[in-house]
Amino acid sequence: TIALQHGAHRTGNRTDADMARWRSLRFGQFIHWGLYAIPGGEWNGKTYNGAAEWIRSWKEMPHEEYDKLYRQFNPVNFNPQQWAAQAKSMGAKYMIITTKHHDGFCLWPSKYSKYTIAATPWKKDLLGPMIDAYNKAGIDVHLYFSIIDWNHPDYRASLKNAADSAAGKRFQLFVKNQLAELLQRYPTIKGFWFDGTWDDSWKNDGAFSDELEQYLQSLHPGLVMGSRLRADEKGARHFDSNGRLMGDYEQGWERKLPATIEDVHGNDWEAVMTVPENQWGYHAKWTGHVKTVNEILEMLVKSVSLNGNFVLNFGPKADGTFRTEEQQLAAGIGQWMKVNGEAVYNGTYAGFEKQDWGYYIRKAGTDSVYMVVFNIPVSGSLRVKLPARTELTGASMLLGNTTLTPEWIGRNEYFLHLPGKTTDSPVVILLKTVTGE
Ligand SMILES: C#C[C@@H]1N[C@@H](C)[C@@H](O)[C@H]1O
Repeated sequence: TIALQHGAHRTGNRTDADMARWRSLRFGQFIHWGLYAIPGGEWNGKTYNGAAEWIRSWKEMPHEEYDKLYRQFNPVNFNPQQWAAQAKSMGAKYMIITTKHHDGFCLWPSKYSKYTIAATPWKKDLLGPMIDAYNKAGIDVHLYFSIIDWNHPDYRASLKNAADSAAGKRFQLFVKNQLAELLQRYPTIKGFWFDGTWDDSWKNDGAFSDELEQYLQSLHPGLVMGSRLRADEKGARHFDSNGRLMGDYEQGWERKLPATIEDVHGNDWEAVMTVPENQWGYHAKWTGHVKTVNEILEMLVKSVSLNGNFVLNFGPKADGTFRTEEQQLAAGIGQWMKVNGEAVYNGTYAGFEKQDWGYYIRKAGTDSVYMVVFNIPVSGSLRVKLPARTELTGASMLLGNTTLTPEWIGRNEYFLHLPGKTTDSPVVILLKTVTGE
């Protein structure tokens, strides 16, 4: 192995209570909200086909025009209690809010920047009321923070000369101050979700990102921070130059999921997912495929079955309301979670051989294993193959608490016969197993 000062400082997952809590929650809500919701992917009658929150980088959008948008940001319909109630009914147990995206606009009245909510017609802090409302609804809050800051005069993508290096140092202090300010203002938050750490200026200063992570942990012990913050001293990101994960969980699963348990290498991990193919901030015209409730449920269940968390993104409008599609998704997901959420919360990899009909999930630390069925075979018979010395002693569908009588096939294999061969929602079956000595 390579001797590293600023690589991973831990092998294996964190075992403390704060990380166990994060792991148990399994289902989160991402919220991308900021000035980009005002144009909503459109400008001067033209449609920006990129991600709406990147519209400032579009050649048709003059930077000075974008940078004036704050003068009209006035979310008069913002109702954090409604936001939290929607998330609660959807079954989300944590929420990640963009405090500042790449454009540098701060949703809180930071004393280190003029480019904040304080300069808008709204004037008031948006983060505090949001965090309070979500916490009151029993939902943890994590803060998204972009290191890239297109608005800050000292931000440099790369450091080419002494002037750049001096600016870079000032910018690093600015980042450190803003993060300490967020922890001081919002002491109940549980973690940071860093983004925008791919530029050379950040990648080439692994020491700073390492020291920053330790500084934040010293201010707020137990903080959960993913692998995207860090670089090691050789510029390796997420995994250090010895292939060891930095940070508390693998944070690279953006709009994609691991295929098998081998893909996650035993690490904690989290996937973040958009509803359209690639829109995080509000875009007036969603084009292409928009994911359905059942597609999202399968991503959530697959993530949990592979020991990961799943976070679904919402992009509120500039006025503070959610678009109809997102409201309908939240309601549909919530309807299923109300009956079947016990298979998701505290869910872990069951250690059973994957079957075509769907996914196994083991409730952490118990013998309870759930089958979440997405593909009912034509035969209607679900094959359940158990590990050696494990016996199936019972099974019941959560919906209606219907008992299923396992048909023993031989060795550790059984069939479970579903009463019907069609359903428009995933079917969850709780297995009772006993593992012999
Ligand atoms: C690229 C990129 C960013 N990372 C996602 C989480 C969104 O914030 C997107 O703008």
